[in-house]
Amino acid sequence: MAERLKQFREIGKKIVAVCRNYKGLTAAQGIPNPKTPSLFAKPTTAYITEGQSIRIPEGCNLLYHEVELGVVIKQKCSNVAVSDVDEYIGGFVLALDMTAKDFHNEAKANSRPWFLSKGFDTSCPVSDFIEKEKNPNYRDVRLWLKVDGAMKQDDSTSDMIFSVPEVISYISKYITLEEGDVVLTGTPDGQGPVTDGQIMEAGLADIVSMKFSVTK
Ligand SMILES: CC(=O)CC(=O)C(=O)O
Ligand SMILES: [Mg+2]
Repeated sequence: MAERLKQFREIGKKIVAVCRNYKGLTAAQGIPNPKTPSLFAKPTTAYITEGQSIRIPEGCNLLYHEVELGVVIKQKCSNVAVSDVDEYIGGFVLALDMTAKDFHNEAKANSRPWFLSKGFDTSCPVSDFIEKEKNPNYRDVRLWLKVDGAMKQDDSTSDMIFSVPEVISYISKYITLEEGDVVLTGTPDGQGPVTDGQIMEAGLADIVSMKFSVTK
């Protein structure tokens, strides 16, 4: 099973993402915590892996980094109870939810969908598949991201508003999750800009780290 899930980028059909899921982030932004998880999707064509670069999309002048814990779904499921979610977690990835923030701001200001701002090619850099057993404390694991060596995001998944099981249970009430799908669980406070030529390094405790460069 884990062998097949290592191919999550090929076998998974979708990336479902949660936004504003960290207490530190909502506090910093001065907004109330959401009552239910806020969801959006990214296409799987957004995936890249180490060795490939994040390309700033044409017309974007404000690209933001967001480091996130991704959960790889083990098997098809819907209407999963919070207490049963563990059975459907196949493993994890460390991910960046790259965001064309100016596209995003403009779409929001005009009440238009913001798919492009989150879904452009290269907007989802990911680590290799992380075996479930290698991340047993996923409810309280450190996530960090540096830009050109300076720490920008550094928090624990324990700061999530909705825990991983709560997020997956909620999504599965409305959207069938399938083998290899990835759930991005939101970014901690500290998201911010990156520009052409900068290098980001991100890590999940001492489990995995990865580096990505940004290019025009
Ligand atoms: C709208 C956002 O960029 C928020 C987001 O994706 C998050 O992780 O929070
Ligand atoms: Mg995000």
